Amino acid sequence: MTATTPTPPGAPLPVGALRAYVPPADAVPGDGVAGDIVPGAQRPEPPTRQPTGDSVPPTGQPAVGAGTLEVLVRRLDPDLPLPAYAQPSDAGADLVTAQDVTLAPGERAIVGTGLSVALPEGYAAFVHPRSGLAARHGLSVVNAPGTVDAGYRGEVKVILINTDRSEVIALRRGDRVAQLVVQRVEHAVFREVDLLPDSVRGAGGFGSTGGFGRSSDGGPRREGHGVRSGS
Ligand SMILES: O=c1ccn([C@H]2C[C@H](O)[C@@H](COP(=O)(O)OP(=O)(O)OP(=O)(O)O)O2)c(=O)[nH]1
Repeated sequence: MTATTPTPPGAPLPVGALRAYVPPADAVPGDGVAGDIVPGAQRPEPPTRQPTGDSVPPTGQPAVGAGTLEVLVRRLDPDLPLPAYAQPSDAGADLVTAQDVTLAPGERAIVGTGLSVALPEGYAAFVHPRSGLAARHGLSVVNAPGTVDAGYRGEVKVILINTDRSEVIALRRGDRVAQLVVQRVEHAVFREVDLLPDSVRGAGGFGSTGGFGRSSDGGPRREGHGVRSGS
């Protein structure tokens, strides 16, 4: 499925093969792609806020010398960009909303991205929130991360939510609203057994190693053996 031998740029490559990326000599970082939220662009009157501050436009280029994975993409909307990496070593490629959407506090909406993809078998793509929009505006992804299966051929969609308690978020078609992380995934074969092997953690979880803050002796504050479940 994967090739480790570098393939020259432009040469045919089987789906799923890895290729070392070599940028063109005249590549200019930040050459501008639709979907940037332009600082200083006209904003709606408060309390409606339009996300701003995305000063680095995506270059769409992977890291120099890193192995890259070819993923087939169809643009369902020719005016919207392909997923693009804002920085060469980013894990997530930005996705834009295909439509204007206004989210009241607490409201959610499914937006299209104008893209469908064919991931190689053995891979999945995960729709993650963008931290800047989350921190500044409370914009998140309800099912973060959303899972795009290798066999899915429909439009990649993002289930957005405005977690802010008072501000409306107004997004415009082409705004970068989420990021897509493509990862190799294992397909498990679930084998039933009567006993599982021992481990240090055992059944401890849900806070068993402590919560936030420090105890009076400077160590992690312990809050008992995890969160109560059920009765
Ligand atoms: O954020 C997301 C999550 C999912 N999908 C698409 C791709 C994925 O392959 C398909 C199904 O997603 P999932 O398996 O999470 O949905 P489900 O609720 O389990 O539905 P299904 O019964 O169709 O599997 O929907 C997206 O476009 N964006």
